[in-house]
Amino acid sequence: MSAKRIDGKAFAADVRAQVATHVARLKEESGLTPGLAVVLVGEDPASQVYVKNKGIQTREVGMNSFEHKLDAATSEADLLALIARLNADPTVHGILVQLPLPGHLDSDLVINAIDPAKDVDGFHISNVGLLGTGQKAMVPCTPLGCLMMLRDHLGSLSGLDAVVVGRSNIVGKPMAQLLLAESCTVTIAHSRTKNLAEVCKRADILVAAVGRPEMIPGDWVKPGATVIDVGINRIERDGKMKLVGDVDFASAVEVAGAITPVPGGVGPMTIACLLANTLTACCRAHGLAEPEGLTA
Ligand SMILES: Nc1nc2c(c(=O)[nH]1)N[C@@H](CN(C=O)c1ccc(C(=O)N[C@@H](CCC(=O)O)C(=O)O)cc1)CN2
Repeated sequence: MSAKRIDGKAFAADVRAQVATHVARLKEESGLTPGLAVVLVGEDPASQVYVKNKGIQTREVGMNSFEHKLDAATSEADLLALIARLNADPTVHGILVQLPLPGHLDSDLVINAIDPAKDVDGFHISNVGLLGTGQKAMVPCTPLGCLMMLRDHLGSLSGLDAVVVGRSNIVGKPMAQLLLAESCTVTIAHSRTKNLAEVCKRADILVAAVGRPEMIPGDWVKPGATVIDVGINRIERDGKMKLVGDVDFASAVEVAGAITPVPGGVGPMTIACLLANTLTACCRAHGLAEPEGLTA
């Protein structure tokens, strides 16, 4: 039987609607408007689209959007000076530096210059440590979106076998931490894992975040498993550009119990969770109760 498609577009719209409701209440009850600053360095076409969409969606939920578009040749000192200004600005509750940065800039240095309380990407080393030790952290947006979809589909994740294919700091590692915190038995696999097919096949939850187009075929999927495909790969097929995931959807959909498509699965949740994190950061900054259901 064909798997249930987990509709990330609809799920993300619901998360944004919840955020908008909380923002309206914050304004009315506390006179506060959450503010998100997004910094883009250079002209990477995909990043330009993501940043534009972040601005649009931020305004749509009633938050303030501050966009900083810097020349590709911007020096590290100038970028760090901008981050210092945003850190000190009380109207800015969330700061995000769009990745990837141009090669002359040290991403780790730049990210670690952001005030951890405003690090709505959850990439700052303090947030990484807090998440890893089970403390209150800002959680990276894409893994948070995956977790929300998994909880919605499965209810409790406790005791399930989860395999995360991919070990990036942005998705693979934080995803594994979140699944561990849900009491899953977690394996982090990657392109060099021996017997990768066998490892994947024992997963009740299979998260693919390896960045290789359609690398995981249906016969690596356990029947009935929940498959979360984080891959966003542009490939040429039949003379046309096409977006595909890390999972071969056509074969996996026949085996899995539920699966996220690409596009329209995990991707839209990334920006929705960014808005949720900005709201959370604003509430924390003002000692207010955090929005329920929008955090890890
Ligand atoms: N500072 C950050 N940089 C980057 C992040 C991030 O979380 N923080 N993630 C990605 C890019 N990204 C957001 O920034 C992002 C990627 C994909 C989508 C999305 O909605 N994808 C759609 C397809 C869109 C398309 O056609 O290209 C989908 O999967 O359905 C949103 C945001 C790297 N950089």
